[in-house]
Amino acid sequence: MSHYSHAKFVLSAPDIRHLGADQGVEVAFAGRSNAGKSSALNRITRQKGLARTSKTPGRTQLINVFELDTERRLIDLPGYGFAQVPVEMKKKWQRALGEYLQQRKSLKGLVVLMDIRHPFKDLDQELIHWAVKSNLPVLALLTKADKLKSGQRKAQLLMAREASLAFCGDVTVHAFSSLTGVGLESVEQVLNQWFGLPGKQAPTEISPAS
Ligand SMILES: Nc1nc2c(ncn2[C@@H]2O[C@H](COP(=O)(O)OP(=O)(O)OP(=O)(O)O)[C@@H](O)[C@H]2O)c(=O)[nH]1
Ligand SMILES: [Mg+2]
Repeated sequence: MSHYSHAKFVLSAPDIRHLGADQGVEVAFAGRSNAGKSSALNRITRQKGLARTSKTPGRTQLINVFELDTERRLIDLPGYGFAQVPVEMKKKWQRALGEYLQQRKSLKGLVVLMDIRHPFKDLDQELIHWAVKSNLPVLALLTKADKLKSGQRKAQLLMAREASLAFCGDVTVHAFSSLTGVGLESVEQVLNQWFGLPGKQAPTEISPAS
């Protein structure tokens, strides 16, 4: 049974002043527009319509809060780096995003989602550098892994893991597909650790007879 399948939508906030109390543990999903943040949340929670997804970049314009229980929340953040959005709107989102990331005390882990075909773009790197500086663990999730053949996927993953060393921080890299579920178990293991939830039970060892 997954810890995440009971997630419930709580609220959408234009900025941190409209979020609930800053207590418990939050894990936020960040990344460029269209990287697959909302799709990943839906896959992890096994709820197809929980977070709204779209072919049009810039779908998620608010901070969306999903609750696992009273002490644990998943956060779907607005995407960054979408050129076609009017400047004023872009500024508003970036401000909301920056404030959330810098001021939210309950934020205990950051999932940075990047298309596996072009990971670690400038804004992704900036975000990860900032997280490392703030001692926030990062899960770099290479999304849409189903778009690559197995060989290419492994090569991209290796390349990204190598690149992640440059951040000199707690940065874990996994490949993921919302479509096929590739990487889901690895993501859950990281989330369980951040949320302080029990992981998969290790098989019971039978002690040798003495
Ligand atoms: N093939 C494939 N397509 C995906 C995957 N994940 C997301 N997509 C598609 O990518 C597009 C964007 O997905 P979203 O989940 O809405 O992306 P987002 O990062 O939440 O985007 P914003 O809210 O605009 O920031 C949609 O058309 C999804 O169907 C995946 O794992 N595989
Ligand atoms: Mg979204």
